Amino acid sequence: MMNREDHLRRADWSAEQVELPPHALRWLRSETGLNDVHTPTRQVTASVSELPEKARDVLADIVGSANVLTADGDRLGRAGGLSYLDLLAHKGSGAVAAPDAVVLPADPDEVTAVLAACAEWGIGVVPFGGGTSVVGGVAALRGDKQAVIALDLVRLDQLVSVDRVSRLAVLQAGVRAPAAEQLLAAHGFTLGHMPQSFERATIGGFAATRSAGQASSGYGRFEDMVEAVRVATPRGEWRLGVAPASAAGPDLRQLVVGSEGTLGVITEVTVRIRPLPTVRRYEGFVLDGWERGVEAVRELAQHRVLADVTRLSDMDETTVGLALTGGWKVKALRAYLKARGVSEPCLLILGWESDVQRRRAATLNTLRGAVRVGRPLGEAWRHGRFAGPRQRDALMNIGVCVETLETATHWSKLGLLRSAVRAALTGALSAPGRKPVVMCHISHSYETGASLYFTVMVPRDERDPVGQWKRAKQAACEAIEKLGTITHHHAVGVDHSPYLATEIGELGVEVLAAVKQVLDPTGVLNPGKLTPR
Ligand SMILES: Cc1cc2nc3c(=O)[nH]c(=O)nc-3n(C[C@H](O)[C@H](O)[C@H](O)COP(=O)(O)OP(=O)(O)OC[C@H]3O[C@@H](n4cnc5c(N)ncnc54)[C@H](O)[C@@H]3O)c2cc1C
Repeated sequence: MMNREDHLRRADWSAEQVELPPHALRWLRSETGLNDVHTPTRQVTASVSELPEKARDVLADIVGSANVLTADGDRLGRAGGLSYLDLLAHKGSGAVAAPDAVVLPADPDEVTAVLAACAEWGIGVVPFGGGTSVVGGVAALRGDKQAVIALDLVRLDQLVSVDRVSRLAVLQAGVRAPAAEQLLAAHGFTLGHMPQSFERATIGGFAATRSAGQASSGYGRFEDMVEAVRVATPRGEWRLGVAPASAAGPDLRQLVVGSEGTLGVITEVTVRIRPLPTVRRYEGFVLDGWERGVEAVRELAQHRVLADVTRLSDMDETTVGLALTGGWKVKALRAYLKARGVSEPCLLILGWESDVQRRRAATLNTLRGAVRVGRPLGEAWRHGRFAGPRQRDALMNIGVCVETLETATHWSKLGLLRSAVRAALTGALSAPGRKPVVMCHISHSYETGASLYFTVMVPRDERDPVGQWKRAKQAACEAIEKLGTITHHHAVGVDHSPYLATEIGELGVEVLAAVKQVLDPTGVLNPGKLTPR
């Protein structure tokens, strides 16, 4: 479990240092050309706070002076998110933009009052949940404002109410996912939202970014869990959502969900909750080749028998996973798969959390061509499912450029999209002595298509670590732009904003700008995010 101090970690995910086992290091060296060069870390400093003294006093009157922080450590602790480039910047490579102050409101009314004050003073406001954005969503950009504050919602940490009959719970925006699960478990419920950022991300952040958890096939994406929202805007409070379904015009809740702090600050979310699972079952299967794997998952999706967790790794991701695990069990598994005639193993993890017996039978009746490799693999995945960010810390510490990106498209274009992104990333990152490893998996499937999630590892270019990843990311975005969505769940932030107009059209960008003009007429909310202007 992460603690309060971890909330401020910006150069890594966790204080807990994980080291790669020797066999994993050997594998990385031989496959990628990694040698023992490390990017030196240097002390990062915050620029001088530009928050006018009088504005500081006004904010202190609202939240109390102890809750307006201007010390360098507090500001650096909310300077940007947790993408590879953010982590690099906090290690000393790249620029860190710190907010001019951190403001910690205690409740929704204080949030509304802070926004009104910031609108009056022309001060930018970056809503800050867990700060796990990987797309620049919490970058402290000033835009045309003289100063910008990080509005950290950490004190909005209450479970407000539970309606057992309707299976609804009202959670404040700053509740972190593990706390939400604990609070709900005390009432016998779960939210079931388990993104890989689970340990640090918040309810408000999930809603603001249309997050997708690893069990999205069973519990839905976060927007499917949102029944109602309470939103603070510079124009006052806005509440949306009075019934499970409504024909009262377009669903304005969905305008707020995914608005990334540009239209208002979500202070409370009424979420749909489910009974806590009493039985869980996770299992591993192997398909021979990516195309067969995709076909199998598509059939599960179209027959509506997906497991709650349905995650298909391509051969590269499967190979890397086995290589990094090592040991005799992996050797035995490889031998077993060879004996079963599998030449291109693609690991499929299936996990059921409700009505397990019946639903598992339905899934397995439809699953074709899969070799069963047992519960230990499935359970190992479940127990290690939040380990990724710690492994990223370990990899970065030994000089690896390691980052992820994601997209989604229709089944008929999925193969093309995967090939295009792989080619773009491989082309941009290959260099003498540096061979990239590009892995991919499907973890969110729908009747009409699926998401693709890419992980890249390559020895860091010590002379230009920032440019190395920026060029690769741009190449991948350009490949994606023609074939799928620019983001399936990481959101737009700053990084994807140049590609938004291609996806929603110039008219779509204008619609968003018009809505913003109504809700945030002075443009103080999250400057520079979501829309390209
Ligand atoms: C290692 C790692 C793994 C990840 N895995 C996943 C994953 O599996 N699935 C997934 O969906 N995402 C994932 N992400 C991305 C990220 O965790 C999500 O975007 C998450 O929803 C952000 O929540 P947060 O509380 O950290 O929000 P923040 O990072 O604090 O904010 C994200 C955006 O929402 C805005 N915002 C935050 N709170 C509010 C609020 N109350 N009201 C209005 N706006 C607000 C911010 O201004 C910002 O634009 C991952 C990130 C990391 C670093």
